[in-house]
Amino acid sequence: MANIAHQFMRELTAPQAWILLLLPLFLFLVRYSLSARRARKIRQQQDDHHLPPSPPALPVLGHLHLVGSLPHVSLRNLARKHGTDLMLLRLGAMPVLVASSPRAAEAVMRAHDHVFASRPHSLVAEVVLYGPSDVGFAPYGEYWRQAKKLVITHLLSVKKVQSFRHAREEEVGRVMGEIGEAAAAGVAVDVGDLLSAFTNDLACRAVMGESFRREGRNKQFRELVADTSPPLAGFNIEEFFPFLARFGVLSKVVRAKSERLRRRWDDLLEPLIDDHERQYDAATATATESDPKGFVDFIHVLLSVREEYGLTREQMKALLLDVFFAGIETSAAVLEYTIAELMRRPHLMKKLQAEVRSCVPKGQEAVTETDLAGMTYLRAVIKESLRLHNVTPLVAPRISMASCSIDGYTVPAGVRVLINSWAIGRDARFWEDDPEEFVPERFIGDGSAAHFSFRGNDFQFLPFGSGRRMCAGMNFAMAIVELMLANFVYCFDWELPPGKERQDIDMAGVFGLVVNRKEKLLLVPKFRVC
Ligand code: HEM
Repeated sequence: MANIAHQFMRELTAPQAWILLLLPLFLFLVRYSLSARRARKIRQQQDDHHLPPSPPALPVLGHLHLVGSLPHVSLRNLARKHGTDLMLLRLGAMPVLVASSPRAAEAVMRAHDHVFASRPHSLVAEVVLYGPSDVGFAPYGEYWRQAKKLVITHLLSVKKVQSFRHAREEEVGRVMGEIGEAAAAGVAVDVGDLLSAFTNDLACRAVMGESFRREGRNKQFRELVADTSPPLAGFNIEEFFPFLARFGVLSKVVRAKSERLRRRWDDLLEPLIDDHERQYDAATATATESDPKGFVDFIHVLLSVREEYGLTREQMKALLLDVFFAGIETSAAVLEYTIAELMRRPHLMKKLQAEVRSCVPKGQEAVTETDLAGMTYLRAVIKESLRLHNVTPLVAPRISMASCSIDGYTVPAGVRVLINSWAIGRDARFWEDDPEEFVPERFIGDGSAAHFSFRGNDFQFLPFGSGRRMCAGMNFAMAIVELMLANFVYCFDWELPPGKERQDIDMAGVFGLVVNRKEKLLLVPKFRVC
């Protein structure tokens, strides 16, 4: 490569070589002067239109250098430093509004929900999610409205989630069996791995009726989710500098990488849809009024409503992908954070075990969904975990579709909006009793947050977002998390591996579509003494 460059340079005349060497500098200066002009324009607009406050920025980069590897943490620190709950930043060329208080969140997600109900464009989502034609990334409009209605009605409503009870209990039972083998052998289990395999198997069962564990297909799904999530999470260079993407090279690289991912998804999904289509056609040919051949998995459901909703094959695939991206890592990460907190605080683990074990009839091997009804402390533990370790800390980005006014400031159209719900959940102005501590008691009895729900009406507590774009899978997720946590603490007692102390458990996370714990959680299961 170096030789080719050398030869190429030798073949140029001296002035040509100079022009070539100076070209990047020239492009940079042009870009710099345009950015400086834009920065002056923003300052001017700030004076004229009373834009939200903005900390000092660098040329070209704007505030990009202030965003670290954990954006929710750096944005919280920045808001604190400048004493403002509504900040207008410039990340490269992209204007970003950051809301860091319940009041600002309410303005975005309730008062002006209609203005902020769309998602910003992402090249990766455009390619991987066919348009995007899923629910999570689709721009606001009729397609999104119909797609969300379809997904909720046929997969995620309370009734549908209840009908999935048998699969949940069966999969939890299988995981307990696996843990039992480790307990018998006296070895540690990798809790994160176990949980993400479990939520992945459930997603596979919901989507295609089987986990395909034996064929190893569930592993392929997990690997593919793990490879696709980071680029889908945003904070990518082409989003900050759209002019670089327009020059071609960067956009080609991102597009090519995304197309490779989409092809891998196609290879997995296409044969599954084909199989289902064959079964569906055969079954509908023999269906009668008394035996309508009700189908239970999501691919069958999509096949049965494709004409009613006018769905293309690509749109069907995009809707299936939502279950994988939204449903696997989120619930597994919530469970892992919760278990890690309980291991750090043995008195809370004991209190939870006492509740769960007292609610299950004597001699019963596992917790069923019927037993969950009386477990108020279990629900408080999960809520506290969702507050302190919000696994979607910046909710999911929105974009302003028109100009509007918040708290007397003008928010122009086309501004990306981040709600720092992680920061809000840890802010001492809105939470009593040491908000950095894990205290489930705040959510029960006469605790300060006893009346808070996560259904999007309490803007201090937004683990599932709020408003029109609120999470569609909340019921699905909570059913999984509650049943798994209850069984985890019911069936076994847990110890740390030799040499590990509870104060050594590191709660640090890695940012992505979902924030996951960085450190592996290895725990040794012990059969409980009745
Ligand atoms: C504990 C687990 C989960 C958490 C913490 C969570 C959190 C979130 C959050 C914060 C949003 C963005 C909401 C907003 O913009 O206001 C969201 C959107 C969404 N979630 Fe979840 N989620 C979870 C599980 C699930 C599951 C299991 C599914 C489906 C199987 C799901 C499906 C969706 C969909 C489709 C959207 C997009 C909604 C839209 O844009 O209209 N989620 N979720």
